[in-house]
Amino acid sequence: MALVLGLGSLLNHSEFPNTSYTINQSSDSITYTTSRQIAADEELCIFYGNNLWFRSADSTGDISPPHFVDDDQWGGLSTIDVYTEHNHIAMSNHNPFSQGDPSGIIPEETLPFDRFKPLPEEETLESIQTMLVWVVDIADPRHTGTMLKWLKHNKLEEEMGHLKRVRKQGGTSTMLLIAALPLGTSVSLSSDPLPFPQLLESLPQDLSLGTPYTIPVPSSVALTPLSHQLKNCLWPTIFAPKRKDVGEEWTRGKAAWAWEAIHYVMREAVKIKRNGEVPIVSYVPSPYGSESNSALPIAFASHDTRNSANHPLRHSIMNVVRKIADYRNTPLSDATTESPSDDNRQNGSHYLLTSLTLFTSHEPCVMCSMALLHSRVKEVVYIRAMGKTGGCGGLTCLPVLKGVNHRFGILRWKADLVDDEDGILVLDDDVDA
Ligand SMILES: C[S@@+](CC[C@H](N)C(=O)[O-])C[C@H]1O[C@@H](n2cnc3c(N)ncnc32)[C@H](O)[C@@H]1O
Repeated sequence: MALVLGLGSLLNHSEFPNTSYTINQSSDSITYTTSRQIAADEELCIFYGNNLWFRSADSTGDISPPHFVDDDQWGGLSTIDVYTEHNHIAMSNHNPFSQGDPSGIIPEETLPFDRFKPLPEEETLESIQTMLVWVVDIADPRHTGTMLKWLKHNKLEEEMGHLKRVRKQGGTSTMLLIAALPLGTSVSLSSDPLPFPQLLESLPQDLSLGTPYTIPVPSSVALTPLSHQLKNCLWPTIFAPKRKDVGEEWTRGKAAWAWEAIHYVMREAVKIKRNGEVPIVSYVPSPYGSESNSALPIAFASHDTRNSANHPLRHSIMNVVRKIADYRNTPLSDATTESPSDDNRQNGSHYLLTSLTLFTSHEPCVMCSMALLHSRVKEVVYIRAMGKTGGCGGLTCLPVLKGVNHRFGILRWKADLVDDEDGILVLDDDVDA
């Protein structure tokens, strides 16, 4: 740890700092630079970070304040205890979804958002998921019926319903028998040979069948014509295109939760615009309806700080992902600080937003959309589209690009459901959110 002495130690913290700093390792010095015009008598403030050990005088009422240790004998230099209290934004009266049965499913057309529909997955041969199965060649096609009876007798005929039972190729019929590995298990070339299933010892002897062998076959139905064609190269697969517009069903309760989240984002945007920031806000609450909230016990919000931090990459999404990672990274006690078994901290997975919904005022830019892909976020709900800079359908759509290894839902809040008469969220076209 380095402690700044001299004048540097006088700089207080602010959520909206007017001074940034850079550390120069070679000269062991810190350079402070004001990031805007400073009025006479105005106090210079820097941003200390997200894990404060005191209650900040200019706090914007963050909904996830850390828990403060009263007296730790370290003069305020202790680590911060993880705050586990649940936080909820109070439900407001005019929330149109707050009345009625919270578990009722909302019809697609009355949802408060439009879904951006990404292409179905699995459009390349490499992205097709496979499973290993036992098959057997049937030399004489007239024996196929007998083999089907054998399957039925062994109660196997209903397994692997996404595949055709028999493949005819170059005069040979091959029959699918039984899965060779539990679903989701992958085999590598170095794996030991698979044990021959006992059941296959009882195959009819008099049909001059070949010896059963294993092959990889698609592990799910084909959703698109292209994927059908590709999957059929491995094994004849059932074609079952998903109905268009199919997305996760939303309940009234979840819509009410999202409505509050969006309006929280709106209110924060108003506040930070007043403070001279670009009014872009992102907010990640605990997942709706989850009892344990183990994915995220409390809510986090951040705003854009490119002006105050004088740093072009301090976008609200980068800030909120970082805030969540910092929170999870806060050691619970000295014992965990050095625990080598804390794999998450070691491998840096604290930034993961798996199963979480991110609400944001503006369509995320390409950089932030990529960060969200990395973070494995479940879905993103935004208010204003950014046609020229957005990475979720505006300029491009990162989650549908070929080769990306995660998809997330993209939901655009309906414009008539947010009150932005003052144009708080209006940004220049070329601003990247
Ligand atoms: C490096 S010192 C800053 C100078 C200090 N205020 C002084 O007068 O010596 C850090 C301490 O200042 C206080 N502090 C800094 N920023 C603050 C803020 N925004 N709100 C309340 N206290 C703050 C906290 O007590 C913190 O431990």
